[in-house]
Order: sequence, then C-alpha cells, then structure tokens
Amino acid sequence: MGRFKLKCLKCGREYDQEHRLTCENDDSFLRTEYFEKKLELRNQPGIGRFHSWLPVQEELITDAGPITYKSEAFARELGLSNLYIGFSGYWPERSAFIKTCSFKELEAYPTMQLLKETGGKAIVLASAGNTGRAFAHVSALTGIDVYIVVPDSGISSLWLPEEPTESIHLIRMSPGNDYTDAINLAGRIAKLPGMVPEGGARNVARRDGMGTVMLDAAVTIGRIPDHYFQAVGSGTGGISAWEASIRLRDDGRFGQKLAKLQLSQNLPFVPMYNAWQERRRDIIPELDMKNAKKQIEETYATVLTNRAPPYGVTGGLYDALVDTDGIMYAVTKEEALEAKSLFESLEGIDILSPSAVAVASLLKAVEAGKVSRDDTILLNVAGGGYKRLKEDFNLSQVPPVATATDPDMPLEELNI
Ligand SMILES: Cc1ncc(COP(=O)(O)O)c(C=O)c1O
Repeated sequence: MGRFKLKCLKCGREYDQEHRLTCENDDSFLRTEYFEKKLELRNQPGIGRFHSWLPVQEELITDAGPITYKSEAFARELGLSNLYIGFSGYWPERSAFIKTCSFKELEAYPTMQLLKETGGKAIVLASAGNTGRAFAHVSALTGIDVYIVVPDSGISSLWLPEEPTESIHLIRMSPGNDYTDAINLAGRIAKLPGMVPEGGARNVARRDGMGTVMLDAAVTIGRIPDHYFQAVGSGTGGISAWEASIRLRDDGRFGQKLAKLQLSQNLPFVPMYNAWQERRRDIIPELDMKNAKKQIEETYATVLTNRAPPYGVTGGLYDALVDTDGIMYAVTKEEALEAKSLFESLEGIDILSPSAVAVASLLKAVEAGKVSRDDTILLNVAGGGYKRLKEDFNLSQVPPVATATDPDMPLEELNI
C-alpha cells in the first residue's frame, strides 16, 4: 500500500507513489501529500524518526539526522532568549552523526531509498561539492550506483569517512566550468539508458529529507519557530523548510503560523537576493547576475552559486518567500568570516562556509530589528563539524573516473 501521493501545485493533477520529477501538464513542482497527517515519530536514531513525512516505504535506518539545541553563549552575545540551532554535521557530543558534515546527507538517504524502491539502478547528479559527498557516502553504504558531476573547484570536497567504492563514479569538469556547467552535463548523462536524474529541488525525496531540519526543530521546541535562517544557493532548503512548516501547521499541534524565511546569499553572487529586493518572480541574468562566472569565482561560499535556482517556478523559492513574508540578505565574505569565528568560539564547533553566511545574516537581522529578542528563531547551521570529524576518522578522497572539458562534449569520450 502507498504512503503518499504526488500533487502538481499548478493544475492539481495527482500521481501515485513513483519516482517522478515533473507534471505531465506543466512545469510546476509536485508536492508530496502524505496519508499520515500527524507526525508520528518512529523509534529510529536519525532521519528515520520522521518516516511519517518521508516518501519511502521502508524506515531509514541510520544514526545520521538533524539535531536541534538551544543556544546559550551565542544567543547571549546577540541578546536573544529563544535561539535554536539546527545542526547538520558531525558533533558526537551533541548526538550529531552526519559524517559528510552537511544537510545534503538528509537529501541523499531518502532519494537513494526512493530510487531503490521504484526500481532505479543508477542516479545522476551535479554537485558543487557537499551534495556529491553526501550521495557518494550513501552509495558507499548501500552499493547503489551514483554518477556525480563536479566542477574542478568542488573536487577537493569529495572526501569520504570510509574507503570509496566502485559504485561511486565521479566525473570531474576541468577548470573554467562552474556548478551550472556540471548541472548541464549531468542532465545529458542522465538521458543515457539505465540512468535516472536525481532532479535537484524537483525531487520530493530531496525536499522532504531536508525538511526534517524544520521537523526536528518543531518537535524539540514544541512549536513552529517564528523565523528560519539559512544560506541558499538553489534555495531547496528554504523551500523544504516552508513545506515542512505547512505540514506542521496542518498537523495542528505545532501552531498555526509559518516560519518566516530569512535567507541569505554570499556577495558578489546574489541573484535571488537581487530579484527578491524588487519582488520579481523572475531572475533577469543581465540585472541579477551580471558576469556570473566571474562573480562565482569571487564567491567565498562556493556551494551557494547556482545560476539556475528553482526560484520562479510554481512551488519554488519565490512562492515560499511570498507565503512566509520572507526576507533575503546579501552577506560579504568578511561578514561571513567574522560571524564564523564568533559562532565557533562561542558554540564550540567548526562550521562550513555557507553556514557562516547564515550566521552573518542573523547578526544583520538582529542589528536591523528584523527579529525581536524573545522571538523563537531557528538558525540552520546546515554544515559543520568537519574539523571535529577529522579527529575521529581518516578521510579518503574519491578518485575521478573521467574528466569533462565542457558540458557539451561527446559523451562517448567520457568512457563511463
Ligand atoms: C552546508 C550548506 N548550506 C547551505 C547550502 C545551500 O543549500 P540550498 O540552496 O540547496 O538550500 C548548501 C548547499 O550545498 C550547503 O552544503
């Protein structure tokens, strides 16, 4: 028996449980409608706890999952009385066991499980680094084949806390190609026989996996937070937090107000920030990301650089910002670095660059009065604990099996 159906957010057409990324009538997002309307926590140590609202049949058995705790030192510094940290990474002292150190692992488990349950054999994805590492790890654990296309700048992020397996096929793109070039090449590889595209934000397993950060927070706090802070590149995390808030609202036990999305990008590459400042649904490349490739090269948090984010599509980030009366911030590298060292010294854990951007945005919000002292705030520290991990594990680099010169090169030459 199925556990959910998929519903098109534009035309309302419904589909049964399957690996489906698009509606046959239009290009809107599909959303999962779960038959369990109330969140019933399962007796699992990690993400499998949230089985009610994950689009898989079998419960996910792993100790990797989101954790939420109430900040003391950092909150005091900011003068906030209800600041909660959603932490995705490795921090065993707080029972955080995501060994690839980012919330992308929360996307990878349900995505790979859904692929397996729907008969898929090999999944193809593009990554700026963290997503690829997460999927490679789950591939090493499950033996399911993954083809990961990564720009040269992301290759050093493709390490694992275990020996790489033959199920991981890493394709490196030579310098000069960025994340969006990787997306374009992955799209072509995914059309080869036997390959399934993972679909990015279009894949409900990815969104609902990431949405568990919001679920964990609501369960820990006892209510939907007033504000949700995260740094975004594709915006998938923001969309996921919004959708999770909607499910929690409909559950009825966690309050009736959606969390206000307060999302950030890293200067100079801030296309969604620019479009949202003018309340535009469309990103206009000439206005919002002029000289995109050059801007991307200058961006500190490289995983936040997606030239084709799911922003204007029905059910995408623009809709999420409208529905939650959201705010976007543009953060400089200097602000991010300052915020990173402040957070790390007060909270006692190292954080990744996109999380530093999110922390900086919270500092800006406090300064600008966009949050009140007693508001309940969820700060999604979506990646961290890399230094902590290295104390406990020997990390192995994943070796590339092929190098691509550009997104349009003949696929036969890749020999994969
Ligand atoms: C740690 C971390 N934070 C934030 C992001 C941005 O995520 P998204 O834009 O998909 O929500 C990423 C993307 O890889 C990430 O790895």
